[in-house]
This record gives sequence, structure tokens and C-alpha cells, in this order.
Amino acid sequence: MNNVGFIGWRGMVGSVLMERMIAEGDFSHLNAHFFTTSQAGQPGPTYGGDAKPLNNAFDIPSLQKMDIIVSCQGGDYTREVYQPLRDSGWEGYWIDAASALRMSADSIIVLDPVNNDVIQQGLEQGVKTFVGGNCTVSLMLLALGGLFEKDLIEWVSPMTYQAASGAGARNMRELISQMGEIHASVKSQLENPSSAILEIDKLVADKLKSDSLPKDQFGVPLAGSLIPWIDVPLESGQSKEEWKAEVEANKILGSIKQPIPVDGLCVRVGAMRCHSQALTIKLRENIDVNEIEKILDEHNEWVKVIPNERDVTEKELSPVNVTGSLHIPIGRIRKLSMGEKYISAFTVGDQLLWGAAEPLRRMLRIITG
Ligand SMILES: NC(=O)C1=CN([C@@H]2O[C@H](COP(=O)(O)OP(=O)(O)OC[C@H]3O[C@@H](n4cnc5c(N)ncnc54)[C@H](OP(=O)(O)O)[C@@H]3O)[C@@H](O)[C@H]2O)C=CC1
Ligand SMILES: N[C@@H](CC(=O)OP(=O)(O)O)C(=O)O
Repeated sequence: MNNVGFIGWRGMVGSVLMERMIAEGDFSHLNAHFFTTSQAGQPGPTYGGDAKPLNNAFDIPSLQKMDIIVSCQGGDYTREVYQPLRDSGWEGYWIDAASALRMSADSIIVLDPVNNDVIQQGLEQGVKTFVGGNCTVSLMLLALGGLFEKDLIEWVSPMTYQAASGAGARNMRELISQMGEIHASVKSQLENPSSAILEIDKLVADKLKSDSLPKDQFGVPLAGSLIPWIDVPLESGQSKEEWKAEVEANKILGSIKQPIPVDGLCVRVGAMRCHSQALTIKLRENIDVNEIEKILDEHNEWVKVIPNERDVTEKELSPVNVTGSLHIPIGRIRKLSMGEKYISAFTVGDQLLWGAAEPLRRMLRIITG
């Protein structure tokens, strides 16, 4: 069995990966070794067997003993360790959640329900570096997989509604703290049914604008508001999160030579761990909505078409309904007034599952069998 080293296993993405690996019995297919950047020598977890002392994640000789390394530790770690490890002659498989190696010429972005052919071809050609895609990109491609597979999309504009978890665990905590403080600021008024709503609104607005609202992580209020910017600015006017959509989607699809335009705005909202996206799509041909729904529904076992009806949409097409699940609902599919080739759609997905951990878990299984 392969010796597999895990780095970042106790972080948010890593913990979700561990949960999924236990649920799927993956540990019986490998010998697990756990590494840490901060707690070397302390007892490791019991996933896959007895607890052993944690290895130092910066120790190249220890990493060299691994056949496969899975890192959910983040880009800084990858940038520090990956190249020295490769330079030392290590030829094992490196599977990574971070974006650092995604656009490297010798890596493949993994999303096997969409690009298993690219992955298999890469394995045959000796590719050893496999990276999970950006969460919004992976979730969009799974939702629209059928239309992409049939090359029916001329371009797509995703307008995102991204959850706090995408910014990290501390940001999730801050969002909840903000919500709590807002409620506390008007608790007595809420308990009195005859209190004036405009007074409540003013007190909430005062709280949102006050220095006492916790906002060290986001920098601004997210609860009761939103942030129309994610990640660093680029020369193009895009945020880096927006730039990733087109370059990563086309790398995953293997269409870099004739890229499909994918561009829109990325917005942080007060959801916990599900990213939503409103999609405007220009099709290459005029296709009936029923046919579009059929194509989408048949593509993979996780996507689920939600009819464009109010009740079922409100119930099923929401972060609350999707959180913690691998389902990717897509709905609000209708023709737009711009023309018969233009359609709308709305999709939701758990950004820690299909958006981060699940593509890595499945890649590991592809290698370990
Ligand atoms: N969050 C997301 O949505 C996505 C993240 N990613 C990638 O994954 C990387 C890791 O993200 P994420 O999992 O959110 O990062 P976390 O901040 O949750 O965890 C990263 C590391 O922090 C260390 N750590 C320090 N204190 C604690 C603690 N109290 N509990 C748990 N871990 C602690 C751990 O390393 P150690 O044990 O070595 O101390 C852990 O592996 C990101 O940098 C990004 O590159 C990719 C896709 C989506
Ligand atoms: N940037 C994403 C999360 C993430 O980690 O993305 P990436 O894996 O591309 O760095 C978000 O904030 O929602």
C-alpha cells in the first residue's frame, strides 16, 4: 500500500477531507502519515490506525519517504516546500488544495466527474502534481457539466454569492459574532411587538457602522451587508477570484487553446459554507429549456435540476438546504429577454466539499485504487 502523507489535516478543508475519507473507507487503501507545521512530535490523530507522533511538515527527508503527499495547508506551505522536495529528486504524487500550483504547466486541476479524461491522460503521461480547483469554478463546472461536455456554451458570466468559509475559519466565527452583536443591540426592542421598526433599523445601522462591531478578519461588516470584492486586485480590474474563473475552467476542461469566456463579479455574502452563483449563459444554439434541463441532469450523479417554480426553488436552491451535502442543485433556468440563445441559471454548492475536499479525496482514490 502507498505511504500517504497528510499536511493540513486539522484545518477546515483538511477536517472535511478526513470526514469524507472515513465515510468512504479510504484509509483502508493506504498507510497514513500525518505531518504538522507547528506541533511536530505531539500525538497525531487516529484516522487510519493508532496515533503516531506528528512528523515535521518542513522536513524534506520525512516527506521523501511518502509515495503520495496530500496538502490542505495552504499556498505559503506549498511555495516553501514543493520545489525543494521535487529538487531533492522526489517523484511521488503531490495532491494540493491550494492555488499555488494550479496554473503550472506540469500540474492538472482535478475535478474527475468533469475532466477524468484529462486526469487519465495525465497519469499515463507521468504527471505527478494534481491540484483542486477554485471552489466557485469547481461548483460551476459540476452544475453546468452537461452543457460544457456537449460544447454548447459560447460564454458564461457567473455572478457569485460566496460564503464566509471561503475566507477561512476565523472569518466564519467573525460573521457569527457580528450577527450576535447586531441582535444584542436591539434585543429589547424585538421583544416588544409595538416598538417602531425604524428605530430598530437605526440601532442596527448604528451597530453595523460602530467600531465595536468585530471586523478584524473581513475589515468591514458582512452580517447585514455584503462585500463585492474577493482576493487581491489585478491590472485588468478583476479581482483574483474573478480571474480564476476563466483560466481555471478552461484548464480543467482542456480548452486552453480555444478558451470559453467565463467572467463575472465575485461577492462575499453572509452564508456560512455554501457558495451560490447566478449564471448568465450564451448558448451556441437555440435549445429548448426542457432539453437543457435534461442535459444538465444527466451529466453526473450530484447535480440536480430544480424546476423553475417558486416553492421548490425557495426550499431546495439555498445554502441552508445544501450545506454539508454533495448535492449541487441548479435552477432558475429560463430564456432571457436578450434572445433565444441566452439563458439564466442559479446554482448552489458546499464549498468545503465539492469546492475543496472532495476532488482531492477522489484523486487520491484514483491513484490508490
Ligand atoms: N477555505 C477554503 O474554502 C478553501 C481553502 N483552500 C486551500 O486550503 C488551505 C487551507 O484552508 P483552511 O483549511 O481554511 O485553513 P485553516 O486555517 O483552517 O487551517 C490551516 C492550518 O492551520 C493550522 N492551525 C493552527 N491552529 C489551528 C487550529 N486551532 N485548528 C486547526 N488548524 C490550526 C493547521 O496546521 P498545523 O497542524 O500544521 O499547525 C492547519 O492545517 C487554504 O490556504 C487554501 O489554500 C482551497 C479551497 C477552499
Ligand atoms: N477564494 C475562495 C476560497 C479559496 O480558498 O479559493 P482558492 O482555493 O482559489 O484559493 C473564497 O474566498 O471563497
